[in-house]
Formats: sequence, C-alpha cells, structure tokens
Amino acid sequence: MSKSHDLFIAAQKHIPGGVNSPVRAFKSVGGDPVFFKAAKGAYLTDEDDKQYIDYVGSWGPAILGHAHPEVIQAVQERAVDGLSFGAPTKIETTMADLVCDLIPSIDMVRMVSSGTEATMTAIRLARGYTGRDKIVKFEGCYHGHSDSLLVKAGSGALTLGVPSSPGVPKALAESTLTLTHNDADEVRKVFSEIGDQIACIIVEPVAGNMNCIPPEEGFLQTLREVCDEHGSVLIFDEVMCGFRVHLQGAQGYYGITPDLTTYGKVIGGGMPVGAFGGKKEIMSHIAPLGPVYQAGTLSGNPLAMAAGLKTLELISASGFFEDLSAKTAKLCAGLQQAADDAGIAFTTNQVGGMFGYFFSEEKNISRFAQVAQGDMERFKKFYHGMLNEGVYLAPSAFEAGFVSLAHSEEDIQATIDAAARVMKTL
Ligand SMILES: N[C@H](C=O)CCC(=O)O
Repeated sequence: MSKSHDLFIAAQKHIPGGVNSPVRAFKSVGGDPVFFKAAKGAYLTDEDDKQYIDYVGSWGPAILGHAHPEVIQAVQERAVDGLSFGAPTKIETTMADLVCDLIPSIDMVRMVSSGTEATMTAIRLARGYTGRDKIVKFEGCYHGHSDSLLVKAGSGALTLGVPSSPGVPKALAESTLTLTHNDADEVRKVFSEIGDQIACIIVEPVAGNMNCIPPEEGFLQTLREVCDEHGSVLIFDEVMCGFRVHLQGAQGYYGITPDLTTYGKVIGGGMPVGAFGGKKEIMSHIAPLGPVYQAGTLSGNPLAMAAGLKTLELISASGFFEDLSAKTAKLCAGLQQAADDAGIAFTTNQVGGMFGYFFSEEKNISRFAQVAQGDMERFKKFYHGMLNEGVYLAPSAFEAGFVSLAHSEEDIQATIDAAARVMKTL
C-alpha cells in the first residue's frame, strides 16, 4: 500500500473526509487522494517519492510553476520583518497601485484572504450600492462557498453532487436567480421582467469550475448591456481567469468592462489572497469610506502581498501570455491527436493558460449540460491512467486544468505521449 493510503486513513480520524477542501478527496474519480510533500517548477513529489507533471497548479495560483525562486525569496525577505500586523503596511499600497495600473476597470481595490471572501463582499457591495436584493448567477459557475452563491454551483459542490448545499437559508437562495450559462436570450428575458429588482450579475467570464468553458460570442456583451439598461452591477469573478488567460484577465481578453472584479489565486502567488475592486463610485461604499461592511484580520497580509507582487511582476514580462497560451494550445492539440489516434470521442477547450478536456461526441462544448453529459466512466479511467503515468490532473470532470511558465516543451510532450498510451487502454 502507498504512503498516501496510510496518510489518508490517518487524516480521516480528525479531519472531516480526511481533507480540508472536499474536491481533494477524489470522490468522483475513486481511490485514495495523493498526499504530496514537495512542489517545484512543473512537478509535484508525493510521499512515496513519485514525481508527477502537475496541471492543477494548486487550482491556478502556480502560474510561474511551484516555488519560483524569486517568489520564495520575496516571501523569505518579508517574513523576517514580521508575519502579520493587523495594521496598514506600505506593501498593501504598492499592491493596490499595481492592480489599478494593470486593470483599467479598477480605480480602487480591497485585499482579502480568499476568493470566497472577495465574491461574498462584492455581492454585498452590489446589494448595498443598488439597494436591491436579487442577484443573478449561472448554473455551473462557482463563486466560492458563501450562502447566496452556493446555489446550483460548480466545482467541488457539483463534483460531490451538492450544487445547492443544505444549510443555505431558503430566503437567501430565493434571492439568487440561477440562469443557464451562455444563454443570452434567457438573461434578456429575465431582465425585461424584473431587471429593476436585480442588484448584480456575477459570472465567471471564463468558467473554470465546470471544466473550462469560454463565453459564447456576444454573451458577455449582453450581460454588460442589460446591467447598463437596468442599473445593475456587472461582477466578473476572475478569481480563476484573472491574471491567467491574459494580463488583464478575461476582461482584457474579450474587451468587456465589468463594474466590479474579484480575484484570488494568481494575485496571491500561492499564498491565501483574494481581492475585489472596481469603479470608485461603487468601491467608495465600502467601510470605512462608506456603510457596506467588510473586514479581515489577515487582509493585505505582508507575506501574501510579497508573493503576489513578485508574481504579478514576473507575469507582466513581454510575451509571457503568448508563450503560455502557445504551450497550452500544444498540449490540447496533442491530447486531441492522442484521442483521435485511439478512436476515442474527445474534445478540448482552451483560453490562454487554462484548458479543459471532455470525453464527448460533441465538438463545441459551451454549455453546462454538455459537460454533465460527458462520459464520466471514461474520464475516471483516463484520470487514473494518467496518474499512473505520473501526470497529475484535476480529479474531477468539472474543473479546469492549468499550464505554467515552468512546463517545458519536454513536459508537454511527455504528457501527450502518456495520453497516447492511456487513450489506447480506454
Ligand atoms: N475549483 C476550486 C477552486 O477554484 C477547486 C479548489 C477547491 O475547492 O478546493
């Protein structure tokens, strides 16, 4: 038996399900989750010393690869001056200035400690700003696990079959209107009926929590238009795709400007960070400038700011996103070829450094229903085959994959070669 097996048994004694976040438990693929002891560049090393090429990247933050030496150095240098102050520090202003310089839609930004906090507060802010309660989200999009947003949610909630979790008060769930993702007509219809009651739309502009689903042509533009017509706030949840698909995230990639944006993952460079920001007119409603309350002991933590700042600096290098995108495209093309050669119905999606793959007869996957109809048994077999080959992919068909600066051409080719072997066994 592997050390991971023993560790998983030990973990279950005092940790619910043996994990500190449900999707880690391998429930949808079966078997024991792998316990890792080290991560460096494109590789993870498990407790049995087996090495894996990693395409999870800690669910997105590791865009430079794991333990990038300059990020580690920045954190080490900050650490000797104190871990947390609970008081203002200069590095928080440096971070805010940089985010506002990089993202034209953001005049002001507040740092928090997770993507969940960022989206939860952005919703509260939109409600406080508009004086309205109803919010619109889309089935399969995941915006963290705050109550209003855990309705027909994606990611681990969907993977475990609890997209609308028990424990969410009925009244709160009723204020959340869940529409079909990528269905612009449905959005227009709902806004024509009750648009003046809707505080905001929140959307993952590139959905990464129901696999990797780009917006259909015109969808984001429709969201922008209905929000403008009805005085609602448009929130882009860029926790996953921000600083990942483009330096300006999905809003830069697609050229659509939201009112508020939420961040997490890359902006923290591997440390626990989230952020929300946007127009000054809306952001000035946040306490202490305005009445909408939000707070956090560790918000703007100096170590997290140091890791995030160094990461943003390095991904701002000229050509960074072109290279990342080209590498990801090569991976997707190679996986497709491997499937075609083995006669397996398969397709991929890719936006910048994010990708998804589907065991499906359909070629253009842009709707949640298409993802849900994929061949999950084949996904499981492929997953374990790749794991055996030393390739670590997301252990759920409802999660995106991530490529990093650290993945070499050889890593990508080795992954494609492994996929070719595994596809033949399916
Ligand atoms: N999709 C999630 C993050 O964005 C997966 C991470 C988790 O739930 O632990």
